[in-house]
Amino acid sequence: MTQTRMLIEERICFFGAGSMAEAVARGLIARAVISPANITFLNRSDSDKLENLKQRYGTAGTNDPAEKENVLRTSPIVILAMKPKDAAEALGQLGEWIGPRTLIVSMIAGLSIRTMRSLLGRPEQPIVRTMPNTSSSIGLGVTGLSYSDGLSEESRRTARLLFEAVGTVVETEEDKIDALTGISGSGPAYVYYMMEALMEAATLGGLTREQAREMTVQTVLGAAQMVRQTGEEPAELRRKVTSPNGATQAAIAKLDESDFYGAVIRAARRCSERSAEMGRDLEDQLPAKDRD
Ligand SMILES: NC(=O)C1=CN([C@@H]2O[C@H](COP(=O)(O)OP(=O)(O)OC[C@H]3O[C@@H](n4cnc5c(N)ncnc54)[C@H](OP(=O)(O)O)[C@@H]3O)[C@@H](O)[C@H]2O)C=CC1
Ligand SMILES: O=C(O)[C@@H]1CCC=N1
Repeated sequence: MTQTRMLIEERICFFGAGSMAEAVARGLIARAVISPANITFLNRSDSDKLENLKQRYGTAGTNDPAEKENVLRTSPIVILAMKPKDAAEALGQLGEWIGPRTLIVSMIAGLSIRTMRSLLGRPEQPIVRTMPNTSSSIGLGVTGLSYSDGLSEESRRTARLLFEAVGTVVETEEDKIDALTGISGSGPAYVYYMMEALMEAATLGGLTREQAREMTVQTVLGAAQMVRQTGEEPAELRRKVTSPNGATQAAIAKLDESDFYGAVIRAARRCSERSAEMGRDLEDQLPAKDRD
């Protein structure tokens, strides 16, 4: 039997096996970027989750400390996918096991490349800092990528392949990643919040839950596609919905009473700040000499 050649032939491991790790792995497998046999999930204790991933995707997984160490020592690519609060301890251990050429790809909000290198105790480690979002699980994610100094073109290509498999990619300087987190990293949650409110309004207006859901989904989908396909600005498309002195204008006036526009901007900004705060909390765990 001939083997299909994959875009990435190296083994990768997800250090953390939660929702973001699964979202990205699912996309990689669906797009045949990497064989499931080359993917290993590592977590702390949730054996059921590892078994579930194995059943659904055919991936390997372990939470046994000795096996985890072995996987981390031998994986050329390690994707960090634990929560920020768990990162300091995990990176401290990881630094003892990886080699100088192991490519570290972090999905951890707030954690800077500089802090990662210090936590690893490896000031030259090749690192890609990313900020994906959960829509990656259906191939419609958007991921911000920034690279450690001097990262090879081969490693950059690997990072692009990993995340282009699950959506679009935005390469940017590291100092923009917190801002990007406030837009695309957390953005799906703001859209879902708006959808929750629209669905509630629909049921209050007498529509069934099913009708409310379908109308809301199709409205959001249609509006996003209109922006993409027409190339028109959202403000111009909004103007076309808004008849003078009509119903939409009355609705927008209500949103303006609550400063909806300003609230969204403040929310995105606060998200970025919180991301940076989480990064500083991690930096504070470093010895004083390694802090900024
Ligand atoms: N959710 C989102 O929308 C996004 C999340 N992110 C980032 O992705 C990261 C993961 O988030 P998410 O997937 O939601 O988190 P989850 O809580 O779903 O998953 C975290 C995983 O990390 C594992 N873990 C924690 N500590 C260790 C350790 N020492 N060794 C091995 N595994 C460990 C947990 O294992 P166990 O269950 O066994 O304890 C669990 O599998 C975060 O840093 C977040 O900032 C980035 C973009 C978007
Ligand atoms: O809420 C969080 O911290 C992460 C970062 C982006 C989305 N979820």
